[in-house]
Amino acid sequence: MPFPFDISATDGRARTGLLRTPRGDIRTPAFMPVGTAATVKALTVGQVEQTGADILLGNTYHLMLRPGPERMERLGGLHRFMRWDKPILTDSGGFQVMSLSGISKLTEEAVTFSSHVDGSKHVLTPERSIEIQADRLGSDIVMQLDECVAWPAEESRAREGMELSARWAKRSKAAFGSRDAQALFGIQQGSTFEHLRRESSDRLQDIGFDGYAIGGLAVGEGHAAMCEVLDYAPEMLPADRPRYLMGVGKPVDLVEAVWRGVDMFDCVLPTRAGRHGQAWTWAGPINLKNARFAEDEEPLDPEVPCPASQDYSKAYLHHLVRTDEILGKVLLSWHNIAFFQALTAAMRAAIAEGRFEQFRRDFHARHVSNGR
Ligand SMILES: CCOC(=O)Nc1nc2cc3nc(NC)[nH]c3cc2c(=O)[nH]1
Repeated sequence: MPFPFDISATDGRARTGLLRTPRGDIRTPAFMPVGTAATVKALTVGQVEQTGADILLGNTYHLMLRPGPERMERLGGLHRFMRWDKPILTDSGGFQVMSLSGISKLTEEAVTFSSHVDGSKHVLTPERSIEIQADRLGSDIVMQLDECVAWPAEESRAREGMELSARWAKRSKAAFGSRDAQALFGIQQGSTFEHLRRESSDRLQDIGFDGYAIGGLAVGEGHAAMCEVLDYAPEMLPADRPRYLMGVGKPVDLVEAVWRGVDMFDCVLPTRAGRHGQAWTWAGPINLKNARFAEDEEPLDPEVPCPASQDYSKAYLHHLVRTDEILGKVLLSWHNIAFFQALTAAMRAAIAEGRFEQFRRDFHARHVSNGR
């Protein structure tokens, strides 16, 4: 019995709803802060909860290397380990193996790789990835092991990756079995080829998943090319199940993807850029390192309900960034996650009230043009 996904309103292709899980409801459109190594970097789970986040993402690649799947299980699983009792989605590890571990080998059977930490050898099969995510980490939403083909890809290479991912989708579903308290998402591949994405979507639906992710994007193709794929890819997936665009993205990417029917997102940008002095505000992105903030006594963004956004002057944040103080990383990460949550909350309200087109126009006028 898949998690109930109650769509409460639609506006054009945009949807807003509730994905109901045993550990809590996820309001969609939803942004998932990334908690790579069992922590959303620089923030306590209390601060993350205060931003309004309903769900976090955990990375299987990092956690299987340290502290290791069996140790994590002995410690009660990921939720207990990091004291986050709301939903967690874990990735399958495949994408990070290819992007982080030096040596990796991809065969029909598995991905074999050397740890970027100590060089130790590891094997990830679709079955082992499911076991780690569902049984050792205990995540609520499990992702199939897939192959994310680099961009740009020749059609033949994109087809190979899409077909391997589809075969691994079948093996993942068989290994996952039928569970009521956890969900399994399939991943659509096919690079920028519409007919390959169509084939991928059809094969995933024949297998049947609780939700469907759109993979193979945000890999260097750029905003325009990503939007061209999103002009058709989300609607190839079942309308009554959540659609999750992986690794995305900047605020404007979220607005344009929700406009095209996407429900869930994850991205390291808010925390990573926050650690380097970048803040997103309703008036566009700013970098606090810039000298123009040295005596600016205004807060980051009075419209964002978060202490980091309201209680500190930009002059103070400029100082913290210039001196590379830890508190600067904390406050900017906290603000950015709160901004992404405020953005998804505003989109949910706009869709519910049938005014998302106006919201999108205002957002471009206020946030995008200034940022340019
Ligand atoms: C989050 C679940 O992801 C997976 O298990 N596989 C997967 N992950 C991706 C992560 C990505 N991040 C970006 N940009 C920052 N693009 C991504 C694509 C994939 C993907 O195709 N497949």
